[in-house]
Amino acid sequence: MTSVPALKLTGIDRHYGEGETKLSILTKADFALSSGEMVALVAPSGTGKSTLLHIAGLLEHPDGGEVYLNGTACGHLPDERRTAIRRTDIGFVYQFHHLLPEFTALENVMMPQLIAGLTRKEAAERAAALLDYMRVGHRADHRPGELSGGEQQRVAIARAVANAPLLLLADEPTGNLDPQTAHYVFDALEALVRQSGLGAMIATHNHELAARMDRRVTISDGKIVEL
Ligand SMILES: Nc1ncnc2c1ncn2[C@@H]1O[C@H](COP(=O)(O)OP(=O)(O)OP(=O)(O)O)[C@@H](O)[C@H]1O
Repeated sequence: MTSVPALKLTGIDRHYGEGETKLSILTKADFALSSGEMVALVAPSGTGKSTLLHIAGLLEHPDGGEVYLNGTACGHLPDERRTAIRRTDIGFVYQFHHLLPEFTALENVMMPQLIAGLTRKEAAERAAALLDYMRVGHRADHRPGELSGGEQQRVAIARAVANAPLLLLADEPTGNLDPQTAHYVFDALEALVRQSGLGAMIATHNHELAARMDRRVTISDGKIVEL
């Protein structure tokens, strides 16, 4: 029996502008990501990595093609359904953490769970466990401004997986960190992905980190191709 991919993209088209100014980013692009798999997205600046992650994460509509999450076609679902799927099934990590500055690390990780309907007690317990797992539990009561860059990113990763998503999408998650801290943060990220079995697509310019993932893909002539 073949398992359903966590993420499947078929025939994705995406362009900006029209006529002479038309810029084609993705052209009939296909891609599949299994649960438990980590794929590095390595492509030069401006080739469409963020665009691809936004489409996969249901933040942006493609001009053509379909996005399947765990076998469900998401392209034509109403916006509120897409938002609900994004909240529960997809975790995002960005280059800059986007943590809420007025809340503690623990509260930041609780937030998506409270929005998803968990009680404060349930959310606090899971948030504490995730922060421990990311080796930043001792900083749970501190606000983002009191944490180092590496600690902030580890909190952001804990927040991204707070609702146990099936897909983790990361855009340069270590791009703002020095090489040693980048490896340390990536160690924790990798352990989390392996332990939880979610599928992860991680855009990175860091070739050492890309080499640690299961596969490496790039964007070439609008297609997603294996490296
Ligand atoms: N809303 C938009 N309107 C017009 N062009 C856009 C828009 N968004 C992105 N682009 C263009 O599409 C191309 C791909 O952008 P994208 O941000 O996906 O690239 P990227 O590979 O993530 O780049 P980087 O590594 O620098 O973040 C770029 O040339 C960008 O200028």
